[in-house]
Amino acid sequence: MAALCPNKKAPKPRYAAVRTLFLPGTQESEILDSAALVLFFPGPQTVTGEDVLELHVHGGSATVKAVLSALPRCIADGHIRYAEPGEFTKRAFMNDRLDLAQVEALSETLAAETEQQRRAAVRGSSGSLGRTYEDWRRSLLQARAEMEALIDFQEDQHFDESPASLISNVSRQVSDILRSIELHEMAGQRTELLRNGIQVALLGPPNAGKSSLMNQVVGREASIVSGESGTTRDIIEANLDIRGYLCTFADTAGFRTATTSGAVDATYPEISIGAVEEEGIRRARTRAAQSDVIIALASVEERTAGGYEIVYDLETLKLAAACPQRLVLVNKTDAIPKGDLGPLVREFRERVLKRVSGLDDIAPTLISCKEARNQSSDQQDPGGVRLVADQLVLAFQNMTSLPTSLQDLHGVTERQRQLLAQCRDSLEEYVQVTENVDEEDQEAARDIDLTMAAEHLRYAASCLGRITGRGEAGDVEEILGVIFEK
Ligand SMILES: Nc1nc2c(ncn2[C@@H]2O[C@H](COP(=O)(O)OP(=O)(O)OP(=O)(O)O)[C@@H](O)[C@H]2O)c(=O)[nH]1
Repeated sequence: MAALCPNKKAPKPRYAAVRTLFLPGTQESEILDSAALVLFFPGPQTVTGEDVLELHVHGGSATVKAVLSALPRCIADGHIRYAEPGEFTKRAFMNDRLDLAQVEALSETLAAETEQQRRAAVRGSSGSLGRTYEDWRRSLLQARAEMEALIDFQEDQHFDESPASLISNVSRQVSDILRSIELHEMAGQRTELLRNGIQVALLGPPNAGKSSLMNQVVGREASIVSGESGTTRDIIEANLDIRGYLCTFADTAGFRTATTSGAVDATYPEISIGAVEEEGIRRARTRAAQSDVIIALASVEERTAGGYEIVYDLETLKLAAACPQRLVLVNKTDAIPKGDLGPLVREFRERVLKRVSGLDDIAPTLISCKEARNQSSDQQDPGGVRLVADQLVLAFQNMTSLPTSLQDLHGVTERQRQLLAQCRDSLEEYVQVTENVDEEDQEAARDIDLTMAAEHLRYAASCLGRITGRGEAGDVEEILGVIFEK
């Protein structure tokens, strides 16, 4: 600082001061910026734990470049360099200002594309997850140390805790941690849906209006987050942001087992389909099986012989029934006189939906992609597309929400979840080794393989250490590589 503004006193820590910056070594003859704002933050109470000097200079790139190139002249050996990507965060971690769970939360915050992803990421930044894992780790290490002491001094008369009581105390702690880990893993799975996107499959017979619905949802209720990608000729995917939820919408090939509401018991006509179409349907089935939400679409069609029918596909309805979150929609409600729609939909419920186990009490949502397309956007809910979005958001909330008391668990990342699973495995093995011991049962306690039990505790603690980065030295280097390379 003294080199840049030689005849001025250093700014008061944490206060902004206006200073003229000079090119060092020019006896104040060459001005770099005539009114820069300078702020000095002395360590260790800074973001990195080290001293930080902030220079706020005027915004032209020439000024910025001049100041940056003047910096090497400020120190004797002239050695100065730009920070590596993520280096400030890494230093914050090294200086104990952040734990690894917070570092990961920061990386999730930077990567967040939707509101729900941002909220989940912010939850992880409080440091409470890291503190919880560190508490668990310490108590497991303590338990392990006591167990090892027991191995070494078991024969010592002065050892004041009996093996049975030590083992049952530790087992109680282990059961508490196991119960909490289950909650954390569940929360991690839910948060993964927010991060990676909820998979939504649109299924139905050909021509039901699947592509039209997808276009309407994108046009009215969602924005495309990243470009549409055709994964195959038959499944078109788009990553959508629907009210803050990232979801991947998959428009699939139409299933050819279409029938009508009047013919639920009919055997399907043998339809010859080409190999490409067959492959499309096979992929649509696979996609349905992997989806978190299924939308089964049917449509109102005019009969050639006169009158109207609802064309649906039984297989897609059954696939929807098997999925915990599903919507059944009837499209093209504009195609039928208003008075005829009610009876037709009632017949569809009675003769079709009530016979598909899982859909028996479902009322289909009536939509018209045509009305949604044609009507002006100031109408309340043209064609019912907003209602579909409402129902989807409700399904998304069901799949991802956590009770208020567990909100911080939204910060559990996939890496942490995997380590928690490993920790759980070890603790379960500990439980197996020690399961027959209760406080009074000295006999059973003597038969326990204490070395094995202690080893399971050590491994469980090391998994937790890998989460916070406070584990064994070799581990930490490896973890830092994984996290900071992002
Ligand atoms: N009257 C009416 N026609 C519609 C509606 N929605 C879609 N259509 C028409 O139905 C036809 C099929 O629509 P698509 O959206 O291509 O149907 P799809 O289910 O994607 O068809 P496939 O890709 O063959 O499986 C098109 O001619 C649409 O214009 C609607 O709400 N009302």
